[in-house]
Amino acid sequence: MAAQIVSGFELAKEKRAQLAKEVEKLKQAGIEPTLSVILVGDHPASQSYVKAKQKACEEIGIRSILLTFPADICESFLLEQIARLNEDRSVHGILVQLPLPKQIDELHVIETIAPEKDVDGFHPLNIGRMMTGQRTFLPCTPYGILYMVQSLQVDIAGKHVVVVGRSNIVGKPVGQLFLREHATVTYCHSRTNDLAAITSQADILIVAVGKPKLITSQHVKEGAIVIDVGVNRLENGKLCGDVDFDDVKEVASYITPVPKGVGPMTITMLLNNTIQAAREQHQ
Ligand SMILES: NC(=O)C1=CN([C@@H]2O[C@H](COP(=O)(O)OP(=O)(O)OC[C@H]3O[C@@H](n4cnc5c(N)ncnc54)[C@H](OP(=O)(O)O)[C@@H]3O)[C@@H](O)[C@H]2O)C=CC1
Ligand SMILES: Nc1nc(=O)c2c([nH]1)NC[C@@H]1CN(c3ccc(C(=O)N[C@@H](CCC(=O)O)C(=O)O)cc3)C=[N+]21
Repeated sequence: MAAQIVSGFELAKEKRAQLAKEVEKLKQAGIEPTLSVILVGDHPASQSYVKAKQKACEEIGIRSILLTFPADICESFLLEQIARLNEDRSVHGILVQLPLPKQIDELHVIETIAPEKDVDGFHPLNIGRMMTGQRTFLPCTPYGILYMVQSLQVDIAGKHVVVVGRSNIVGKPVGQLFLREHATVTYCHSRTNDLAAITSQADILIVAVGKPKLITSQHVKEGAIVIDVGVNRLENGKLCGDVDFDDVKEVASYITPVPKGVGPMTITMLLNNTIQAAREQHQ
């Protein structure tokens, strides 16, 4: 039986309708949730992600402010801009689009964002809070993935979750989020020996690598849930995930598509976190 397709696009639409109501309530209380996005350089993919984020904000009534800087700015200039936004009481969320040009240390930048405005959930304090189960901003992509899996009404506790990829923005935190939900978590990465032997043990397989069609039916257990985080632009201009969709859909029980899978949920959770930030800053 072919897998059911989990539409991040549809789930995102439902969740955003609910978030729009929350924005309305905040506005009635005199609070206009505001996100400030910083884009350094003119990388086309980053520009298009930032545009998508701004459009999503607009659609549900969040104010978004875009600050763009040339690729050759120095780190101290960027840190000053962030410090200014930290002080600005009309700004609730700050997002610095990654990756940054090589003269700028990403960790310095992330550590400069006030933790209460860190709607990406990348600040080490917020990561620590996530790992110790405290209230915080959950990183948007991992949070979106958890939301998608929870929408399937499956019991995560005790399931074997295999994460392929260990980046700070997706792989590492998504494993931690599923651990919090009592899954048994295994991480794989570029040094993993015999990837297929491990991924084929997964009840829930999460792939965040950035290599088109890395995962085939050979890597997947019959009936597994497969979450494809990869967004790869092919030479023909089409987007493609890290999972060979047509092949894997024949063995999986559920599978997320690319596009319209994890991507729209990432943006939705950014909206969610910005509203949370606005609410908490006015408590
Ligand atoms: N849909 C969404 O919302 C988002 C999508 N993305 C997409 O997800 C993908 C991953 O992004 P990101 O985590 O930032 O990427 P990174 O490049 O930071 O990390 C990639 C990870 O994959 C591992 N890896 C590389 N090659 C292999 C291999 N052959 N087998 C197993 N593991 C391998 C690397 O291992 P090692 O650590 O050993 O180098 C690394 O941990 C990209 O396509 C990106 O565009 C990213 C963010 C959000
Ligand atoms: N500080 C920071 N925060 C991020 O959250 C962040 C980042 N930097 N840097 C880059 C990655 C990537 N990322 C995506 C978000 C949405 C889609 C998305 O919506 N994709 C659409 C397709 C978009 C298209 O057509 O290009 C989809 O999958 O349907 C993809 C990727 C967030 N990231």
